[in-house]
Amino acid sequence: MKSFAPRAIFFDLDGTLVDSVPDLAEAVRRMLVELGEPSRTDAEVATFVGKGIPTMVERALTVGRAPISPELLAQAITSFMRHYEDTNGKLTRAYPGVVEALPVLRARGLKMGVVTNKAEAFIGPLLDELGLGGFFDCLVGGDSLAKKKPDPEPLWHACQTVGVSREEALMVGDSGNDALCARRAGIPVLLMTYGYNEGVPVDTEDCDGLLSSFLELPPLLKTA
Ligand SMILES: O=C(O)COP(=O)(O)O
Ligand SMILES: [Mg+2]
Repeated sequence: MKSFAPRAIFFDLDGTLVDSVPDLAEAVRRMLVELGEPSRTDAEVATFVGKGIPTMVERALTVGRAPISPELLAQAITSFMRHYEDTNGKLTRAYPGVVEALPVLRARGLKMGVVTNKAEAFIGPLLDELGLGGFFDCLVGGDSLAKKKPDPEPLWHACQTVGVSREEALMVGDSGNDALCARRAGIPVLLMTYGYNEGVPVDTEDCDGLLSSFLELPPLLKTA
């Protein structure tokens, strides 16, 4: 695989840094109970993650089921947000190698940021809960800007925030959504193979490399 010489690395959150489906799925199930709708498994919810919370909630209600009204969807999103505030961080864990690799990258002087489609309010508390809060120079959520991934805007915003050009950045994600965002932004992108990709095999995505562990990342980087 080719090597990279970034000054900043931007990480996707769900499916890349953390395995968050258990908490997302529990909040989805509590929302479904509240609305009197049939339940969903963790495996189903894993395929609904990636395009942000409103899309995940809509998929939980409608995939393989009848369409719903905009009013019911709005009610469901509000309900999910309330329940996720409670479940966020309870069962979510950093993937193997993340806790070890982040200090190594930090020690090399790299700027680091999180660019996720998760709503901004949930990012800081989750990272703090897992002891990862101190590593990041910027956090961009799915509702932080007018547009979310796969629009390039969140990555450009992150570059601006940490003071690097797009040529000096690298994206690390787990999905075609991340890859497309990075391609549109003009930023190279590596994808982790263990994450969530809306039910699509990740090795079919257009990216600059696939990694099966976070520990594979530091050796790929040429830094001063
Ligand atoms: O869809 C979401 O809410 C989260 O997605 P991401 O962290 O993988 O961008
Ligand atoms: Mg992801």
